[in-house]
Amino acid sequence: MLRLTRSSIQREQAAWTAAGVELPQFDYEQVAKNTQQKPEWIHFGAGNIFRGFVANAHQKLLDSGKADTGIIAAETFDFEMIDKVYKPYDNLTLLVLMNARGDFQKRIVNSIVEGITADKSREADDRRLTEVFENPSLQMASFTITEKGYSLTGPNGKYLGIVEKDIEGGPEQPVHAMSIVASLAYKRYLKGAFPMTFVSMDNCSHNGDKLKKGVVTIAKEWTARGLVEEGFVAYLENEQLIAFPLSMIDKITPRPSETVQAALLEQGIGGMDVIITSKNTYTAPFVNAEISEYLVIEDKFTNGRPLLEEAGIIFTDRDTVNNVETMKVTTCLNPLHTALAVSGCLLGYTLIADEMKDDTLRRFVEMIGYKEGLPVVVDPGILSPKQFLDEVLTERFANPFIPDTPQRIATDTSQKVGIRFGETIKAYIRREDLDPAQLTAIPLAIAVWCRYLLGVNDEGEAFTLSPDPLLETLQGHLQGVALGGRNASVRPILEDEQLFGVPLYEIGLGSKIEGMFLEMLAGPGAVRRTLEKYLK
Ligand SMILES: NC(=O)c1ccc[n+]([C@@H]2O[C@H](COP(=O)([O-])OP(=O)(O)OC[C@H]3O[C@@H](n4cnc5c(N)ncnc54)[C@H](O)[C@@H]3O)[C@@H](O)[C@H]2O)c1
Ligand SMILES: O=P(O)(O)OC[C@@H](O)[C@@H](O)[C@H](O)[C@H](O)CO
Repeated sequence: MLRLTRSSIQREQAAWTAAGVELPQFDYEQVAKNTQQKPEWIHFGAGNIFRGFVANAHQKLLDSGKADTGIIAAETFDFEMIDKVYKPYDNLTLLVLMNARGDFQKRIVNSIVEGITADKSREADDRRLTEVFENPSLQMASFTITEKGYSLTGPNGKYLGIVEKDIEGGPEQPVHAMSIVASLAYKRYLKGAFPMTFVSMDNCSHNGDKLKKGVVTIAKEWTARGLVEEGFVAYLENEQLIAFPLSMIDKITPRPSETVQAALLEQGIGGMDVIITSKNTYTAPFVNAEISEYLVIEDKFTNGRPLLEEAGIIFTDRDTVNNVETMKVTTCLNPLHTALAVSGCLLGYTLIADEMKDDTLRRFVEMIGYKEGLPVVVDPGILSPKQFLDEVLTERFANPFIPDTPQRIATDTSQKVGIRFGETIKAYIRREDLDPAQLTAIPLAIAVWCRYLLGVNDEGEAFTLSPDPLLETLQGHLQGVALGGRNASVRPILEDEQLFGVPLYEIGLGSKIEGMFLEMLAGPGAVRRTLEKYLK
């Protein structure tokens, strides 16, 4: 039985190849040594999309001799990932890509040469992080830390408790991702104010701006308390030195699936256990993903960058990235995903591809995409929105071999509704020829999310909601609301402009959503009936 370790891929090359696994082609020892001496790329958020897409792209450069240093993966949040899926497997990942015929393309990704935590109690890790940021060679820090990783404030608009502590404590003992990054940037500033670029690759609208705001806010609070030198904020805001480009990343990378693990075992590859960490990260030595992938990055790097265009990544101007990201995150992919996620959880689905076989749900996402989204989308020029949407609906979501679940996508929905639905609603408000009150499928998706928050499925049975940082607050608003109830109001949720980014009641959507929500509350089967009614 093959086991994923560096010594195995060196000693048992023939067996790995016979098992259909493509092996790395570069001189690992040399690359690791180069990275130790002149680190160029650190990535925060050592999760599945990073390993399955970003690290694989970099491996293509290493394999073809177009890069000579690897990536350093860093965790600010879930240290167990480093301990359980990085260290024991020598930072290797078995990437499993699946096409619509169910064939596996298997590849070992070896471009991550270090896995470290930002845990202050681990001295070696702490020293290494400092050393990396103090080195002029560092070109970029990239991020896939989820949308909530950037938030400094809670639902009341005030700083989160850990952020308050970080602000008072200064750059020495930071805990929140934004404070950790600010503290490392401060070390770089003190060492010589060297240039570098911070690239967010999360699904947030204007992700680079969000990252910049998070880091600069912390820096300003420290400055106000005299905890850092005056010049630090100016350093972060000097665009010749520090850049925060926008990006759009796209590759459906589900949680590792036990079906894939079992298939690997049949192919002679063992030790592939799926791990759920105590922070609820789903991880494994392997990553399963679809083949399609798009990464578009604003070409604004102040200290050089890897030649990732040679690995299919598109570098372009800010407006184009903005348009392509708006197209994907707010219109042609992620809103459809969220609608399928919350309705799938209510209707008992555990696979996105199965939902696409459900006529009502398929109509639901077609209506959000083609009828309500496409009219306001700006064509980014490098990808056709209509073609992109066609591919999403007919090929990508429908691929039965992609083990993607509504439960994964429903995670953190409170952090995403404003971007995934609010942006399109804003476009309807801006356009004189359109009226947001005429929308149907988008308000219906919001109503379904509110109904989802009750934690009772369409058969009337309790189910476990996916994690969400605002779950307690949101469910608090729904206390006393039950299936069969008549006067239940979701108003406190719908009028929270922080959530949706738009005043739903003022634009004629609040009451409409309340009505849909009430219809779905009528009793068992009411969710499906309501969906069918509005999606005829
Ligand atoms: N999986 C996909 O299909 C996909 C596709 C495109 C973009 N993305 C973006 O990447 C993000 C991560 O996806 P993934 O599949 O790697 O998920 P994952 O669960 O495998 O990894 C999540 C990563 O984020 C870190 N994290 C979670 N909460 C954090 C917090 N509060 N502060 C700092 N770090 C935190 C975790 O420790 C982990 O490293 C998504 O939220 C999305 O923005 C994902
Ligand atoms: O990763 P999130 O939480 O922003 O959203 C869940 C999915 O919609 C998302 O991961 C998609 O699979 C991805 O955006 C496809 O590129």
